[in-house]
This record gives sequence, C-alpha cells and structure tokens, in this order.
Amino acid sequence: MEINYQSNFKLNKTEKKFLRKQIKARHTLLRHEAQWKELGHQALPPGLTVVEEIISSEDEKMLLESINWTEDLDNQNFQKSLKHRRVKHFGYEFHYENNNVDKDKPLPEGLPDICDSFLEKWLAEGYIKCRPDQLTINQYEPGQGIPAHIDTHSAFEDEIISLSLGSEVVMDFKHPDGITVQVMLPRRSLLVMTGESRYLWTHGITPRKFDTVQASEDYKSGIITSDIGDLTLRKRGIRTSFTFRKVRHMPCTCNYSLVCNSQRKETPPSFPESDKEASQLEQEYVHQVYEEIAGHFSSTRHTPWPHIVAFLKALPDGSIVADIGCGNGKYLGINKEFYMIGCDRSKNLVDICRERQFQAFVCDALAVPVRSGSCDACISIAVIHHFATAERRVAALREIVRLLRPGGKALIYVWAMEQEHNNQKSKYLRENRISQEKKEEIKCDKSTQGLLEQKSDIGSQNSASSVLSIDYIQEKESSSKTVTNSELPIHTNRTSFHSQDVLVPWHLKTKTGKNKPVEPFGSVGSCDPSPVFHRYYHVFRDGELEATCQTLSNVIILQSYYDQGNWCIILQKAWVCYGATWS
Ligand SMILES: O=C(O)CCC(=O)C(=O)O
Ligand SMILES: [Fe+2]
Ligand SMILES: [Zn+2]
Repeated sequence: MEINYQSNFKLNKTEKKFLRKQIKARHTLLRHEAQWKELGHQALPPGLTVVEEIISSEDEKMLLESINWTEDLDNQNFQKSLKHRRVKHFGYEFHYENNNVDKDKPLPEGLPDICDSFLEKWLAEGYIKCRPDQLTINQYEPGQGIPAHIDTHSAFEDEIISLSLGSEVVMDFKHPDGITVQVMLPRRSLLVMTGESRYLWTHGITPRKFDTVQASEDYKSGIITSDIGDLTLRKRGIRTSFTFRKVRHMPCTCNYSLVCNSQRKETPPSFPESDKEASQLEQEYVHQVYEEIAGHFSSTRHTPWPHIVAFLKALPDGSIVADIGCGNGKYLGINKEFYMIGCDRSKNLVDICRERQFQAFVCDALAVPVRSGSCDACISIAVIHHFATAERRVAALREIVRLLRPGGKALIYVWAMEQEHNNQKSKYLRENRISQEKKEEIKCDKSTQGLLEQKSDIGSQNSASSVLSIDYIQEKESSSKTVTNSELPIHTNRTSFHSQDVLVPWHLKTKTGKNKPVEPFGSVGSCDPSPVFHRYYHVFRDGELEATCQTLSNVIILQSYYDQGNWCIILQKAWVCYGATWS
C-alpha cells in the first residue's frame, strides 16, 4: 500500500506547540468537566431522596435483632446465601433467575409485624405513598456488594425504599449515558427511589472494604463530591438493609420504555424508519450490547491490523490523532510520539483504555467534543457500520472530517457485505470451515456445546467486527429464518450476508466478562452458559463507502481498498473550500 503522507500544510514549530498546548488544555478541561459532571453535581438523581435519622438507635437494634438468619431451610421465607451477601425475602419470594417475583404465590407470613409501625409512620409523614407488600433483607459484610441493576419494572411499583442499618455505605447510581453519582446512605437513613431514579438509573454497591466519603463533620447523606480536600477513606462495617417494594400486578407504563421490560417489544427490531427509531435501535442493539460485552469483547481484541498500523506509522512523530470508536484502545499506544486520544460510546470500553493509561473519553461519534480542525489524522475502525440510517452514517463521517485539519487524513473501516473478493473468501468465511469441523465434534459430544472458546484476536483480522471461532448450533439463528416486512434478520456467523442490515449474535463468555455480574441480576436466563447478544450492523456494499464519502464536499478520497472482509477508505480534508459547506 503506497500512501503519500507529504502535506503542503505546514505549521511552524511555535504554531504546532501552541496548537498542542491548546488541545491538551481542552482535553484537561473536558476531563475535568466530565469529572465535575460525574461527581461534582450536587443534585441527586431525579426522584431520589435520602431521609436521615428515620429511626432511632433503639429501633435499629431491635430490627437487627429481629432477623433470624439461622431459620431452618424448610421455612418459606428462607435465607439464601448469595455469593455477595445474605438475603431474606418476605411477602413474596424473589427469584434471581428472572429477577422477578411469583405474584400468584405470596408467602403466608407476609411482612414481619415489627415493620408495621414504621411503615405506618412513613406513610403518615409522607415519605412513602403506598404500603409495600414485599421485603428483601440484604446483609453485606465489608467487601461485599450488589451488582448495578434496575429493579425489574414489571415486578414492582414505582416506589422502592431501603432502610440502612448497622453501617453506612456508598451506593452508586448510573445513568445510561454514563454519568455516575455516588450517594452516601448513612446508618438509620431511608433511601426513597421513585420516577427516573427508580426506572432509568441503575443502583448498586461496589464490593470493597473502604468507601471514599466526605470528611466534613457536618456532612451526612447525599452525593460524594469531588472536592479532594474534603475526602477521606472510611472502613465499611456490616450493613443490613430492609428494601420494601410493592409488587406490581399490571404491566408497567413508565416513561422509560427503553429499559422497561413491560413495554419492550417482544418482536425483533425492525429497520428504522426515522432518525429517532434509528437512534433507539443503536441504543439497544449497539450501545447497550457493547456495555454488556465490553470485557469479553476486549479480551478478543489485541492484535492491531497491519494496514491500520501502516497508516498510523507513516504519520510523523508529534501528530495529533483521534481514534473514533477506539474500543479497548488497541491502536492508542501504537506510537508513543503521537498525541493520541480515543473515544467510544461504551463507558466500559473507555474504562479499559484508561486502565491501560490511554487518553480516552466517552462520547457519541456523531458529536465528538473536540475542536474542529485540531487533528492531523483520525481513524475509525468498525464504527460507521453501527449507524442505522444512511444520513447518520454520513453525519458520522462528516464529524470525523470536521476534526481534521486541512490536509489531515482519516482512515475508515467498515464491514463488507461481500465476504468474497477477487475470488477469495475472507477469513471470516474461511473460518467457517474450521467451525464446521468443530460442529462435527460438537455433534459427537453435545456436552461441550456452549463451552467452546471464543476466537482469539489472532485469527480475527479478517473482520473489523465481532466474530466467533465457532458458529454455535442455534436454530434460531438459522439463515433460513423468514424475514417479514422490515424485520431485521439475525445473521449466522461465518456465513455470507443476505441482507445489508442485520443483527449479528455475540455469545458472551461470562467467565472473563469484566463487567459481568456473577450472580443475581445477571442477564435473564442466566442458566444459559453463553448468553447471546445481538448487535446491529449495516454492512457496506462494494462502492458504497466511496459513494457515501463523495457526498462530503470537503474531502478527497486518497485510497479505497478491501481488507479482509472490510471496505476501507483513506480521506484527506481538502485545502480549499469549494462551496458553502466548509466546516
Ligand atoms: O441494599 C440495598 O440498599 C439495596 C438492595 C437492592 O437494591 C435490591 O435488593 O434490589
Ligand atoms: Fe435494587
Ligand atoms: Zn417500566
């Protein structure tokens, strides 16, 4: 591959230094802004309150002493010893396999009588509006926690309250956009979650022995701020929580349909007909999935691809390079002399980049918070094909070009519809042969089904996309599935594409899943050893990427090629403006 990297756009040394300083300052600012947003905002998630000193120390003692953790196991409201904590249920049994309650089988004892007077008082004082009929008691030793989750919408009504006893704890609340708010729940306080904080934000307790808390004497409940001068570490004690909920008997009608299991369509997603639908499709079938599979995905992505390395290596030292959709950051460390920044829509992937000491931040590729014209080069590998309309794909490309300085270059990779090129099958298809052989083995030994290893990255250079070494035998993924109207077909891994807009299955290997909860609140149907997630792709036809780029007025196409199942293009931002669209 011959690429000419000579550019006639020259900044002198001082200008370059100035530009770099500006960019560095901007990035520092952005980082601080993000931190400020994450920690500094004084506001609690909407709908959340913490009522301090809701009960006396005597009542706390009484409640704690009332719990019989050693009750015999024949008892209906028996204790479960979950890996992370001790749990007991009253009113209704809670099933962690499906994160739901058996609504037809209330437990005969109901809620413990000892709770009555407290609930009456809280109702009378207006802290709660409905009388709960289900109680879960959780006991956490220091070092134990509960994975981030949203209590199943269809299982419980809006209001969920949790009484903290014995010891305080910091609870993490996360908005789907990635904002995390840490909330101190003091001992003897009542956490009340309603509305957005109950339906949309996840809550969880990170398993650790110490919490970072506010040092000030007068500080009790609420957000932990980022005021470094006022933070201290506090050792956790044994915390027991009484979580009261009201079982729901009608489907949930909340305003958060994206995360509502009552409102989620049972039918497979269909081809989007509006920008809003496209954005929702991407949210559910791209963003959420990468968040879930981040750890496992990253473990299959370590070998940089030669053509991409060649593009990067040809850039001069000191280049400012952005990797849009950087994943686990496998290109971010390619040349220590570059100023490389990565961004990705997945917070969990960005966290992996940061663990590796790379500069990365969370953002959408349609709105990258980096100044126009500030990059010498951009790469975007296996990203644009996740946008669900032609307009959104153009917008994503336009955003990349906006970042480039005049003369700056961008390398774009998208997955190709054609997995056979110049009479040669891509590795993606060729691996199917191995899969077929493996399948035969599997047929002989069904017990191994689902336990087979996901492919390593060494063999995955064939595709920019997720791939599996083995095409699991799964009837529902069969390509013979009939596709009605605009329903998106589910692609069978390692086979040719029959549609440009598809759902590609990812079989999550749970053991290595960085962010995979181990027990309760795992994916529904956790008995499946290999839960399947589907990611939306628009695979590009021959010439489509070029044609899409030609709609951008301010770029020159330097090169366009096919690389192991992907269409690839190198763009250069034009020097002069030919129209009004100059950015
Ligand atoms: O321990 C707590 O306060 C929360 C427990 C919880 O979120 C749950 O059981 O769903
Ligand atoms: Fe919960
Ligand atoms: Zn709901």
